[in-house]
Amino acid sequence: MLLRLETLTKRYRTGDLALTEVSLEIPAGQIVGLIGPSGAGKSTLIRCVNRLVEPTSGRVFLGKREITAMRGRALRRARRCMGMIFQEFALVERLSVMENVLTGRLGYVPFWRSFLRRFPQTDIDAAFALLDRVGLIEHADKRADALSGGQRQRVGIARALAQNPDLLLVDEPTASLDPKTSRQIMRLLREVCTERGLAAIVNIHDVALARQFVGRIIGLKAGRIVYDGAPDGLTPAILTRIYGEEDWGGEAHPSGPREATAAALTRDELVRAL
Ligand SMILES: Nc1ncnc2c1ncn2[C@@H]1O[C@H](COP(=O)(O)OP(=O)(O)OP(=O)(O)O)[C@@H](O)[C@H]1O
Repeated sequence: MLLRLETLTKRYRTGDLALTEVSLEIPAGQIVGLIGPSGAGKSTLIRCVNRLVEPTSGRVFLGKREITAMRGRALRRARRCMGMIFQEFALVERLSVMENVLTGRLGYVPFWRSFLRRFPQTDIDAAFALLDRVGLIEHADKRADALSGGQRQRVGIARALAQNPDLLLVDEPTASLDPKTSRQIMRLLREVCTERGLAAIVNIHDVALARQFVGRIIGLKAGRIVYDGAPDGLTPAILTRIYGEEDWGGEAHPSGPREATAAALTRDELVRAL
């Protein structure tokens, strides 16, 4: 098993219980879509895996290594094996596309080299190959802020792959993209995972998109897993269990900005869209 979560619980200092005893296993090469209403705990779960968020209790294993038992250098080394891709791309705007991809290698190069941004030739060659793979080779020297949203997300994907990860942690990769670009990005993610045998957890608001591109769906509600199975098993009854009868904004963020994409659809509209 590539990734194993054992009774993972997260309570924030504010008292919010974001995850309650979540256990799951993901084999190498599997792409999992994580769905659920706003505040269900999707981002928290993804961030507990690489300990950007510190779990309150429970354990995380990557292969045989226990991530939750690591500190310092061992943790940094383990994090290299987990590439993150973010909703807002999180690129360094003033750097070139190529330099952004190379930042994926920072966990590997000595500090002085990263400070001077001097990377080994093998890293540079690999970064060119990745830019070619994601269709951006002719944009290598452009500044990141000169690209479109879809192109920026491709840089985000290339950067994560530059780490040579075993697992991708993907947080709402298409939240700020139009439907066609969203499909292209999901297709690219699926292709690169297949080519490299990578597993991925993709936190995704758009259930129809998830069904189209992932092999397994985990539904979270109020910090607990309420569905884990094939996309085809997401019946209207199960969607109601995940999202509730009301519109699927959820009570957790009554007016939070993050629910904008989700709250626009009611459950009935969602069921019709599938
Ligand atoms: N840094 C934090 N401090 C305190 N509470 C937090 C923090 N981050 C998240 N929470 C709370 O934890 C719960 C789960 O939030 P999380 O962001 O993981 O959900 P989500 O499913 O990713 O939601 P969304 O789809 O809106 O991003 C919510 O009640 C949220 O308010």
